[in-house]
Amino acid sequence: MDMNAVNSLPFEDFVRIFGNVVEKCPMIAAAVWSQRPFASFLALETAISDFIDALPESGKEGILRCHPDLAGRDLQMGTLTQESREEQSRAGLDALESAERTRMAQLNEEYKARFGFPFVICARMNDKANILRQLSERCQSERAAERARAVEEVKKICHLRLQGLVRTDAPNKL
Ligand SMILES: NC(=O)N[C@H]1NC(=O)NC1=O
Repeated sequence: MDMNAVNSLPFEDFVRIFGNVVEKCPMIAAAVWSQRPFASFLALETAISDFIDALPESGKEGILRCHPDLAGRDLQMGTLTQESREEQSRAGLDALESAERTRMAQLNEEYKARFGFPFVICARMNDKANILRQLSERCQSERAAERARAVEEVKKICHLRLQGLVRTDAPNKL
């Protein structure tokens, strides 16, 4: 769909289509809908990004907590969102060796115990070795810096999900 089509979407359709560009946070799509018409793909992405940035730290942590663990229970149980399933499998997280799975689970728990929110990284921009390395490194971060880092990863995930939904090449009639 191009930006003209995006800008013509009624509220319900907009939230249905864009409700998971930030994992399990349809309220963000609901909030930015009123800012239509968006002049460009970038304007839509910026509206979402600005909304996230304006949240109090507790709201940002809430967004992080909506993310499933990487290679975690939801992947094993088949209860991931479609977007997350595709991202995790593209990074090879659905085909971990048993030792890798154990290590990932241990580090995910260590990270959550330290920060109180799950480790978030844009899986499509990383492979499993890179993800494990960064998970291990980021377990040592300081809390505020880590929260900011994780929110940047949410925005990368959002960017790629938006690109999957909206054509970025077509001019728009605004
Ligand atoms: N925990 C976490 O990073 N989850 C996510 N990352 C990603 O690329 N898709 C997700 O669901």
